[in-house]
Amino acid sequence: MSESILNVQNLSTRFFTSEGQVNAVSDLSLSIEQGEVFGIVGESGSGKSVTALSLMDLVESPGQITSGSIEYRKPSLAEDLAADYPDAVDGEFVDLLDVPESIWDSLRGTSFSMIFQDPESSFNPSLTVGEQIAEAVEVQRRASANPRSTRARTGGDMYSFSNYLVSGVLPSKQFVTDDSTDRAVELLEQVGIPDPVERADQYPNEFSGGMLQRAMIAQALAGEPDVLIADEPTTALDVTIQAQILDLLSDLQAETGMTILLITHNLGVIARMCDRVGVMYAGEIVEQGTLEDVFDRPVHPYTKGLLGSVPDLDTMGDRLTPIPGNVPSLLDHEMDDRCYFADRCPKAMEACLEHPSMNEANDSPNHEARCVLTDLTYSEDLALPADYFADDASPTDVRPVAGRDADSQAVDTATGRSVASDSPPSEGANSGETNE
Ligand SMILES: Nc1ncnc2c1ncn2[C@@H]1O[C@H](COP(=O)(O)OP(=O)(O)OP(=O)(O)O)[C@@H](O)[C@H]1O
Ligand code: NI
Repeated sequence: MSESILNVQNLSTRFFTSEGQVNAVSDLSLSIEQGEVFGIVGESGSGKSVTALSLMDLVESPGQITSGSIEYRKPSLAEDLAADYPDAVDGEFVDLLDVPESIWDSLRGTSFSMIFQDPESSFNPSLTVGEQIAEAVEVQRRASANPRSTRARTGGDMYSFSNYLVSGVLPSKQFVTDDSTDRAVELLEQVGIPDPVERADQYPNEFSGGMLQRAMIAQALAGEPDVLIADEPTTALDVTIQAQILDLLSDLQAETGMTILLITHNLGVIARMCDRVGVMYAGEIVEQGTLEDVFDRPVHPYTKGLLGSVPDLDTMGDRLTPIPGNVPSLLDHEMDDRCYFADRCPKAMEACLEHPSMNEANDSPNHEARCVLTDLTYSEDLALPADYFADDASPTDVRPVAGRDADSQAVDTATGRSVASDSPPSEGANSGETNE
């Protein structure tokens, strides 16, 4: 088993809205191994994107990471920061929540990159695609050419304060050189764009959706990131193009050895791409393990529900099976301190009225579920009465929280169908998703 590159512990991200505190991500722990594809799956509004944005330090006001640690393994970074930030460094790991934000932000693009469902948001319409990729290349080059003292000798690190300044403040275009333009063309070629020289001179609106998606991937690769976070990277594309983009990601991973965190609604995408998977519900990971652990031997009734009645990797459809009931409100004052899934769970028992911890599942060391069924066998005697939750704010009362109208469309309150389609849920409220 290889080493982990990212250890997230007890991460919580909240939005402080006029309607109250939204617990978008709660007590989330996961560990991603170097070179693997880790998938996150879950219904709309379960906190997948906010998790991704949290890892990139892209959560915007009124959102805030309120607790936890994000430990990133980068020996040279750890060595360089050990003297100034001893509390943040643990061996080869650096807790990104324990170093100045400027340092964390300088890792964006170089250590961590992100691609989105909607490539338009990553490109400025008034600059050519080539210029924008060249700019990303240049930002990375300048950063690595201005390392902090000790880095000059060991070379190759790009997290200096100057990088922060370059990426945050300086206008585009100014830094594009012949070299970086050549590299941009190489990157376009690497992501399978035909006629890359001509394409580099075109504007984003001259690209098809699939081609722009490739260009966004090229842009994300410009800084040679260790970790690529892909949030629904193929959801907006038609099936053939989806498959091509997934193949591209696999090929690039094989070439570069990068680690991928892949967020998707699509179970087929998870099954095809991921080594391990985490299932999110109501801001928490409720089950995680290897693909086989989670898909072939699920323990949490939510996971089973999503997979449908035939949890079989080979015959499974691409879509999440709709589960009766609605995703819960994540407003703190509307959340009871119980299992958040209990009101929709076919196996809800009295024990579920207490919030479950994450427990080992199936005696398999890396398979965990946040469910009493890890230790308890379901029995009718222990079951909650069928109408137990009937008096709660009925599911149809669940309103989307501020700024997320998309979620109201994502759940059909009349049928209680949760989002299972490939219709792109708009991420407009997360304006942090636009790259600078
Ligand atoms: N800017 C914001 N202000 C307030 N609440 C927000 C904001 N952004 C996200 N949220 C809330 O955080 C929760 C998690 O949202 P998130 O976008 O992470 O869900 P998701 O799992 O990515 O869903 P989808 O599959 O629809 O993309 C939701 O309840 C959402 O309403
Ligand atoms: Ni999302």
